[in-house]
Amino acid sequence: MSERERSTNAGGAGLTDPSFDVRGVLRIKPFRTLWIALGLSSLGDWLGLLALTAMAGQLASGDYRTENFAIAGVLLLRLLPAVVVGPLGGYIADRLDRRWTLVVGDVLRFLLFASIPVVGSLWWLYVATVLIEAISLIWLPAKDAAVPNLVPRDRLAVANQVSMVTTYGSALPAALLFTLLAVVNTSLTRTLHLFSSSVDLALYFNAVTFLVGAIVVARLREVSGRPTTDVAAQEPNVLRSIGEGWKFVASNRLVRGLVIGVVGAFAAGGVVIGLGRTYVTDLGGGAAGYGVVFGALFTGLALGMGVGPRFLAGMSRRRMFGLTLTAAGASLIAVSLFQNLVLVAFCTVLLGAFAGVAWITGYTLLGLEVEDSIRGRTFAFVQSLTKVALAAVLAAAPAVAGSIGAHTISLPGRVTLTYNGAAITFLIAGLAATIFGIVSYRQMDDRHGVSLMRDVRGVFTGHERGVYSRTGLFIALEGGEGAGKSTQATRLARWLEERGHAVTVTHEPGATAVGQELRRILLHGGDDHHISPRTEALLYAADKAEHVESMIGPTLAEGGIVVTDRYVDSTLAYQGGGRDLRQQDMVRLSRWATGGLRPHLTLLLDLPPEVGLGRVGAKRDRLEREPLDFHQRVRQQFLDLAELDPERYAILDATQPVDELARLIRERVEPFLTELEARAREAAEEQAAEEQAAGKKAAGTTVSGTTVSGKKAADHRTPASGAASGDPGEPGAAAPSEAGPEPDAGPTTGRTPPADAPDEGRPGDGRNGTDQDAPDQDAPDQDAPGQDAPDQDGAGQDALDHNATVGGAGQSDSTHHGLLDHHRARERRSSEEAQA
Ligand SMILES: Nc1ncnc2c1ncn2[C@@H]1O[C@H](COP(=O)(O)OP(=O)(O)OP(=O)(O)O)[C@@H](O)[C@H]1O
Ligand SMILES: Cc1cn([C@H]2C[C@H](O)[C@@H](COP(=O)(O)O)O2)c(=O)[nH]c1=O
Repeated sequence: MSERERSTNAGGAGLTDPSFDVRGVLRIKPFRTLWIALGLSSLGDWLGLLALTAMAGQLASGDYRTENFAIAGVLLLRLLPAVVVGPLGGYIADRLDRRWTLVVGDVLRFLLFASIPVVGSLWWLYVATVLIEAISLIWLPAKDAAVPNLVPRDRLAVANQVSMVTTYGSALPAALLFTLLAVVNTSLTRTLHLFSSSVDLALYFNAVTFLVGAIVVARLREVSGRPTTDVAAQEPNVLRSIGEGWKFVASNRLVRGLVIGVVGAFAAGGVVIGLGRTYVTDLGGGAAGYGVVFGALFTGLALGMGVGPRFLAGMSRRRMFGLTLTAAGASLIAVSLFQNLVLVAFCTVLLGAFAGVAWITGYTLLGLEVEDSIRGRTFAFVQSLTKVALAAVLAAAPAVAGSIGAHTISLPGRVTLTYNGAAITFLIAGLAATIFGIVSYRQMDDRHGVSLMRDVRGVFTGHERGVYSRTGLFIALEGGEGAGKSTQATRLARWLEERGHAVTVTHEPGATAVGQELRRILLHGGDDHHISPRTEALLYAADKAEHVESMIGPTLAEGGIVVTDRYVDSTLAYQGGGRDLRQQDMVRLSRWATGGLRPHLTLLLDLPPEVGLGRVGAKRDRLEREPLDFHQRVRQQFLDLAELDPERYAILDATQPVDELARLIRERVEPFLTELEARAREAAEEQAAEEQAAGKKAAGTTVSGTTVSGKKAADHRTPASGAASGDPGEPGAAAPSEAGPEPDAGPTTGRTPPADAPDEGRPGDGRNGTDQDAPDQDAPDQDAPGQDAPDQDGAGQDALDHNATVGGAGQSDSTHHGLLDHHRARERRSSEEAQA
């Protein structure tokens, strides 16, 4: 990929950061479907609120006071079930099939809404309101808990943003729709005498939105199934299960911090809603002033939810939550102190923005860090607690403000300050939210010893946001010496190939011809061969530039998967951390060299350097010969990078056995494949539809078999043959048969390496008993006995040669470097190392 292409892509459609890619997340079909259902349900909720309050007023049809009580009754009854059904809702959501929970929930809400105008009495309206709310309390946690299973981790934040914007953003269309339906309702009543109340039509329409939602979700097979761990089986009764959920919240520092924070934020928000009108009136603002402050709050919320996480990217999510919450509290204090409407409006925007970021961040953290089996309960717990907090504050705030009354304080110099109850209540709420924020921050901080100022400075001085390929999948393995990167790269690639994906396994430095020269200079120049730290950094950068330009970029552009053993983070850790060159310079240098291209997922194999160096053995290259504290700094730097960005990193304990590590890696990669395969499937479907429309026979469109024609794969950037088969989960959907017969190849694909063999990493280095002349003979792994499968392919070098000619189904030889090249590059690199 040329520099020009890359920059075009970065600014256009080619490269993007998945964390902020709204279109990208909506391209994930299951999420899109769930999002449509959520949109319908949210629209219905707002419309229902407007219609039910209006209808309650009409049905009460007494004096002004009775009507107001009837309306207040609806609002109260909407909050009430949260107290009782909230925890139960989570329990149910965690035990039942999520798809059917959502479908049945929507159908019941359809029936209940439709029944309200039919029955036409206030008591039934109340009963139905409670039932509808109770169902929503099961529906919402089931939906929230399903989302993390539908999108990869790095897209969860943006998925939550989209969901939140839809939930709250549907209020305006609902209000407009309500007005429109009321007008139509009136005219139909006049002409056809169809309805008995002016909101009947709105209620029927609302009912239909739920029915349509049910139909949409019914087709969503991907949310089917219960949570992954069968905790339910071990929980004999409801109360115990709810207790377990609460115990989890209480015992887990992160969730405890989150719950404290979210409840604090809602309580503070409740004060603003409950007393906003009084406060603005006290400032002489009147209705228009109230409108401005109300608008300011929602503008801030939208800004915070929309652009906040992007602006603060690069900061630890856990820190971000506590920090923004504290800032929201401080903004509320400012609102209470500035007795000026313009300043109040400005601080309210800030308040909304910080609260918006905190809300999105908290939700994303819950999705990322709470185990699937109790996620529903945790969401339900948080949701009901926030509702209870909101209800309590809405009820208490006016009473507190009223009991405080107005106060005038005389200050020296004949200055007097007049404070009324609303302002003082705001001040108390602001202080409480600030304290909640600080407590949350302390509970959740995951970067002990790293100053907060350093992180905040990083936000303003520009951190590496990076660009991400929209096609293909880019995975990097990082870690210190001997962590097992080569071993796991090979393992991972074999598994990916078995799933029918075209995989390029590569490494840094030395994957290209130029890179090999650089590798020799960098690592095998001899002891008298001094290289200054800056020169070293530049040489590694040159290797990266060549690697991205000639190998990684083109492979991703073709929709392939790249697995690299080391990438930019190695520069940040070795040259930035180990050599102590300025980290920012290393970031800039690497960004320049790679055009900012970042891996979708980085797997950090973490282990104490002494263990890793022990694995490497006595024959060490120039960097391996560095003292232990150098390697310790490298390790710390890797960990710092990973902790800053938990969605895009997996930190894995590399002291675990090879098999276990490989399993954990597969687990982390799996969601990315789901997305990749869904994209491939859509492309294949589109292609098939186009061909059908053109009246052609779908030649080469294999939908039942294993291939997508090369052209198709290139046109649509479909990564894999098997992926196009319509069944992404089908193991080994690719190619063995397409690739031709495979003598002795065993059950896996033609490109499967002879064995995953950790020693493949350094054939010829003389390490681990590996012989340069016999790269495929797997010496048993001394460090991890029994972990290396014997050469199942049984073909040794033959198998490699065979692989070379087989190629992959649906892949072009020119772009598929594959495991073979990885082996060969390793061999070349080792023989050069041996010569050096
Ligand atoms: N999980 C493991 N447990 C024990 N030994 C392992 C494990 N993984 C790999 N090894 C062994 O450690 C040595 C180094 O493995 P490998 O080459 O995969 O690491 P690496 O991270 O690529 O190393 P380097 O950074 O030096 O390139 C090999 O001898 C391999 O057999
Ligand atoms: C990419 C990259 C690598 N290094 C260092 C890290 C290792 O010591 C060697 C590579 O050796 P390996 O056996 O292939 O792992 O190079 C670095 O310092 N900076 C980098 O950017």
